[in-house]
Amino acid sequence: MMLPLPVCCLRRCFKKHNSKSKERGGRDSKSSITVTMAASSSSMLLSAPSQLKKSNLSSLAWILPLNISVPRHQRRRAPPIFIVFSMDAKPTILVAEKLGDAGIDLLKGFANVDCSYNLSPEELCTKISLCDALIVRSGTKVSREVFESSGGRLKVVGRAGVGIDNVDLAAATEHGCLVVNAPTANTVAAAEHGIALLTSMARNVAQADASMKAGKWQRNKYVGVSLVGKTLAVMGFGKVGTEVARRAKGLGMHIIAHDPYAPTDRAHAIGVDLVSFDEAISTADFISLHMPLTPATSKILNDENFSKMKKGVRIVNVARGGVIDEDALVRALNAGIVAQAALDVFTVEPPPNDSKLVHHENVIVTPHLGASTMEAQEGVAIEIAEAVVGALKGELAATAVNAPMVPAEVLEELKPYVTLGEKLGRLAVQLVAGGSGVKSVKLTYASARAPDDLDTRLLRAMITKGLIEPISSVFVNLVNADFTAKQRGIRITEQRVILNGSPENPLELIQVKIANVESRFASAISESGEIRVEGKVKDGIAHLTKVGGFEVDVSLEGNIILCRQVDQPGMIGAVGGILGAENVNVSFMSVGRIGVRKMAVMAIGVDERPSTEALKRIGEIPAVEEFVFLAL
Ligand SMILES: NC(=O)c1ccc[n+]([C@@H]2O[C@H](COP(=O)([O-])OP(=O)(O)OC[C@H]3O[C@@H](n4cnc5c(N)ncnc54)[C@H](O)[C@@H]3O)[C@@H](O)[C@H]2O)c1
Ligand SMILES: O=C(O)[C@H](O)COP(=O)(O)O
Repeated sequence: MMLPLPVCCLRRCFKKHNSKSKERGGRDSKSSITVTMAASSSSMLLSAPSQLKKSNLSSLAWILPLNISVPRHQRRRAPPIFIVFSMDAKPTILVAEKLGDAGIDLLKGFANVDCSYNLSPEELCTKISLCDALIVRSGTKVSREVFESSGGRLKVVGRAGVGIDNVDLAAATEHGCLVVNAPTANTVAAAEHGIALLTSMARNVAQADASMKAGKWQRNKYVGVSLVGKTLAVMGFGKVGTEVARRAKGLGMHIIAHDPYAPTDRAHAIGVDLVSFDEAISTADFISLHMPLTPATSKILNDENFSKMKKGVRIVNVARGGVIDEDALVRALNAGIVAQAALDVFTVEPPPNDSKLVHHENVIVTPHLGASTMEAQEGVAIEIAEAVVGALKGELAATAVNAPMVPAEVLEELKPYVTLGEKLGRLAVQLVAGGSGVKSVKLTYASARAPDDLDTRLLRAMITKGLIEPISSVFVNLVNADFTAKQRGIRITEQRVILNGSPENPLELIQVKIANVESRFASAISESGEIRVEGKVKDGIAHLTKVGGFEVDVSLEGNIILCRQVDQPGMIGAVGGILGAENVNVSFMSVGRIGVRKMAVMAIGVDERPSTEALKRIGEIPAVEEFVFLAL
């Protein structure tokens, strides 16, 4: 039997659970709630939480919002709604725009998939608090409000396509949300559409078709222009631009390109000259736009630039509507500067019904169809589903837009060093005495490899995560590490030390120094006055190899006790005895000393956290001058 219960009761229950989960240190549960609607009304009632298995309740982490989207026709009906919950630990992925079946199947193998299309911005903001990932195409604005409304749960936004101008990347980064796209699967489709628009514009295919369908036979009216021998300026020589250039060459056109960031040799390899912006637009018979929409490219074709073009130029746009000042284009068309335009994209999509551009007789239009082939959509769906699932599993995404992209083989090699970096950061910051603010951190990477061979962004991000997480409640990941450090006023500088020797390993050692702070373990302060820890990777395991001026060697697993004592017999036994009596397992012990029977630092790896009493007794051993317990 299902007992109806007002939403507020369940809310209370969820709230209670949530606070408990926080007490336990749970910051970010992947738990999810699947909601099945049996009927609906504006006064929603839910099945009694008492009926939910206790074991399942422990996975509840999110409060169900009251304003679940309910179809309008159902809202008007009187009967109360009953919602049946099923709970599991799967993440939830919201697919907000149509995605190919192969992608959906892939997602379903890993997560609960909610395909809800045409959501209003408010509905999206409501739903998002129940989702771990969101997949969109170009039709959904993923605004700052979406990230704010997610309450920190949204971990990945997948853009099933190339352009990410509909995603607020700054907000995503600030919220530690990874944005991935599918940058390759629709390249050919977009290039083919560009060529389709180019050829049909030149031969008036769309206008002639409409005229015939209107019962006319106007052979003289639709005389076109030839493409062979004409100059095509490809603006933006990236993936799509390159493919358009290749195809247009096959049509006998002369291709020039403008792209401030494209390598000249790549252009030369396919017989294309890279030229300046002004040269491109002033010498071209046809201009095809293939750059992203950015502040620098916004309205880049404007009155001033139209006035520099050859009279009778023809323009194709399959990039983004916003790169053209549309009012200026209408003026240029009316003035005869631009003879024709073929547009797949618009500043506002869909454009207003009375758009002068859409209705202009010299303009042909398609409703953002560049990526819309069966093949491209299947490819995009798989590409984005794999990227999103991978990201949810914690893998680094090769198509990350707001985080360092690291090729899989490099990542494999860097993995133990990434762990080393994070642990060193975690250790170093715990050595800082309370009250000293961390402001300046210096990272040193010593390697026998050439500087270009080592991408340190990943290492820096993970060291930053290690530095910040123990001293704050902020969730730090690869995405928001730099942002979070900056926000907290921590200046992180990096330096490379080139070592002689074999470049077989990417790194020999990593050093983390925190300047201008006091330490709760004075021996961690180096000769130059900073807290200093150093580590190496040995047989794939991260090791701490130096603390302050003392050489140690302890694997960075579990927890570590650092003791400074006068070097003398029996110290290992004394400390080991106290820990043994508490059933605390010692994984490693290492003593670094400045000289026989002089000062020594002992590093002890322990699997469990010793009791306060045991730590106190270690501190009371007469030869121990200071000690510190560090949780990794
Ligand atoms: N109509 C569609 O359905 C459709 C389909 C796919 C791609 N696109 C759009 O096409 C564009 C290109 O996609 P892509 O996959 O080739 O991207 P890409 O990143 O491979 O290429 C973009 C190129 O533009 C260049 N660029 C950047 N700023 C520039 C500037 N100021 N002037 C000239 N060039 C500049 C970049 O250096 C890069 O080489 C994007 O805007 C994308 O959103 C549209
Ligand atoms: O940037 C893109 O990938 C294209 O504009 C395709 O957008 P769409 O996925 O909305 O078709």
